[in-house]
Amino acid sequence: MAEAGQDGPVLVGVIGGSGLYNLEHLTPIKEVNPETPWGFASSPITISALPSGVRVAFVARHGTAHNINPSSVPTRANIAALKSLGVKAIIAFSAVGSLREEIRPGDFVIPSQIIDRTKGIRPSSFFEGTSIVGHAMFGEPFSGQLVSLIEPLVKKELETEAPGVQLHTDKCVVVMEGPQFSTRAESNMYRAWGGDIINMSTLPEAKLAREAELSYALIATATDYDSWRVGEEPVTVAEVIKTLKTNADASRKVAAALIEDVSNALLKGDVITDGEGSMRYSVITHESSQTEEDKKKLSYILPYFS
Ligand SMILES: CSC[C@H]1O[C@H](OP(=O)(O)O)[C@H](O)[C@@H]1O
Ligand SMILES: Nc1ncnc2[nH]cnc12
Repeated sequence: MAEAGQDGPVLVGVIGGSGLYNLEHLTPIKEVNPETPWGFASSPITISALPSGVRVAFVARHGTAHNINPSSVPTRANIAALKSLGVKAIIAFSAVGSLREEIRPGDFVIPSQIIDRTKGIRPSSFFEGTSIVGHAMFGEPFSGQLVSLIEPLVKKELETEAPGVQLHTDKCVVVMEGPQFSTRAESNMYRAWGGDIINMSTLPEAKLAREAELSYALIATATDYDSWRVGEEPVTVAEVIKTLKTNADASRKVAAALIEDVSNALLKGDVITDGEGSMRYSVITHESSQTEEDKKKLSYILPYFS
């Protein structure tokens, strides 16, 4: 069995969101920037090592200078590039607005459901623009096995490193089109729909991770109360930035605490398997209608087209 050491595989990918532009406390080994059939990732990917030697791939979703707006993130390239490095599980971080009183700025949230308010605007499928039609299962948008593994680890790390910060689980994230924040009416509507937190970036990321058969979990950090609170000012970037640095510091600690266990679980091969194989029977297009060019493109992320 392979060792997750200096020369071992890089099984875990971390996507950093607003405020989390690097994993600077880990030892950088190299930077890579593969060109995928969907272009280049948001930023070169940094491969870093934990003290044990376990390695992790990191990409800054909005670029390291935060110069890519949420609607223009090259998500297909980010996911494809991570997959090309051998990554099997992605832990994504995101700064979110809270739609619930009990989810306070500074708190961590691991959601289990998504409401899509980005539909039709962002490229959201690897099959888009090809001769091949595929339908991924998305009823459970996050990897249940990965979520079950990380929840107790995140809780423990927060208890020791960030006392007072609460972890909320089994919540619903609303993913909206940006870059403007929501109106008060929209914010209240999302609450009525059952949304607990809101951001601009978990889609199409989670959909594309599923299509690429990668296990995907989101660790969200609340920065504000969005726009629904009566008598309070609606959210602004200044408000978000207030908690961003504290959240990013806590996120780095949490990431470091997870990577080793997730890597080892993936190495064992029987702990996180819900990503793999899920797309095997998802293609409905008759093989004779699939062009060689499109099959080659899709073989970058899925073995069934090789
Ligand atoms: C800077 S506030 C809005 C911005 O922050 C979140 O980014 P990310 O999910 O990458 O942490 C949100 O989704 C918006 O893109
Ligand atoms: N209120 C909010 N709406 C959308 N994305 C966010 N990211 C952080 N706060 C947010």
